[in-house]
Amino acid sequence: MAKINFGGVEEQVVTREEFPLEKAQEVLKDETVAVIGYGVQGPGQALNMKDNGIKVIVGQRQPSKSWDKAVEDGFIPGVDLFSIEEAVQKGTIICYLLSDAAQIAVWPTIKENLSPGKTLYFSHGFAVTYSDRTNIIPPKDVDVILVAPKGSGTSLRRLFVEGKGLNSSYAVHQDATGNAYSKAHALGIAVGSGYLFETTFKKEVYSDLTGERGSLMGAIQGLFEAQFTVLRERGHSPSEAFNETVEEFTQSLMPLIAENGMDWMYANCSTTAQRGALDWKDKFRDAVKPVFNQLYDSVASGEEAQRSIDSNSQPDYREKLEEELSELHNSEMWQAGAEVRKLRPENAQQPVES
Ligand SMILES: NC(=O)C1=CN([C@@H]2O[C@H](COP(=O)(O)OP(=O)(O)OC[C@H]3O[C@@H](n4cnc5c(N)ncnc54)[C@H](O)[C@@H]3O)[C@@H](O)[C@H]2O)C=CC1
Ligand SMILES: CC(=O)[C@](C)(O)C(=O)O
Ligand SMILES: [Mg+2]
Ligand SMILES: [Mg+2]
Repeated sequence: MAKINFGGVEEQVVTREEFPLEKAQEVLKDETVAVIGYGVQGPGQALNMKDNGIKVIVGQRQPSKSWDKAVEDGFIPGVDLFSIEEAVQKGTIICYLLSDAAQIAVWPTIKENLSPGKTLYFSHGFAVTYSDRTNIIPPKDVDVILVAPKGSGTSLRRLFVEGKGLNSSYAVHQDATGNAYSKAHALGIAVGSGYLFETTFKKEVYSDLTGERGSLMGAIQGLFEAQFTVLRERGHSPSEAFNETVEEFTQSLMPLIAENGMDWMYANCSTTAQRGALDWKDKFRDAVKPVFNQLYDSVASGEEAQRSIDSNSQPDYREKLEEELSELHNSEMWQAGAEVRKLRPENAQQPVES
């Protein structure tokens, strides 16, 4: 493993250099990887592994949109696409990629078909860490590992196709065979990760739930909404408010942060902007830090997990979710956004000849 100094703290990292794809293929050569669930992570991981020469089968309930998608993506019923039960029986490594709430409902079927020596793989520490709420307690005679791509399954696939790779964290919860670590490393590389950093199931789920509720998804929408609303209330047009809140961030400034860090983005802005950003960043940090602590406490107490289990186990959770998402979609800010996106030169319609 490579030792990397992350800002003063040394960590072990698995890179493609010391764990190349050929090594992953060698570790997995006698394995059949059963990807259970073909929602968002399922397709990304299954297709990347398949393209990387790993024997992959898919287990998915039928009829369902996800089953149809698996067929569209080239999986053939009875050949490499099966019911969940059959796929677990045929697989030696079971990638449990149902939604976290569905994992609870389907667990008895998985457990029944997990014979000794098999590997149970998760992409989230949720099921195992909150086992008092999920009742998912793997038998002692199987390996239990995690590879959690740090991003959407959609990006995992897109970046792989472009020859790039998302990073993933990995962890071993149970090493029954003595080979759990090499399987975790091999699967991490096989699903298309750029590199792997080590974690535990608990650390993965605590940081992941904090991140998605916080700066990655929840906090960012809250922040955008607050600024957009203030600009609108102070008489700015929707296009100006949207451009100054979201479009400039995603199109101009965020790519610069991604490329070379915040200081470099600041360095490429005006001295006026730099002065203001440096003065105001601490005020914003101090305002939201208590909220982040509240969030972390709610994650650590299991409250967030319980809320997610309760709401996502409802039979009509999809309909309710669609309602909430369409509220966002129809808000003035994101309606303005839809128009702004259309006006990007690369999206602009060719002028119609008169
Ligand atoms: N969505 C993402 O990109 C990411 C997801 N993860 C983790 O990966 C795992 C899978 O997540 P997603 O791909 O988002 O799942 P998802 O919400 O897309 O669902 C996957 C599949 O579960 C099936 N399903 C739902 N309810 C079912 C039930 N009662 N019985 C049988 N099948 C059922 C659906 O048909 C669907 O194909 C989760 O542990 C999640 O936390 C981790 C990183 C990112
Ligand atoms: C994409 C990802 O890693 C998230 C946001 O944590 C998730 O979808 O659960
Ligand atoms: Mg998550
Ligand atoms: Mg995540």
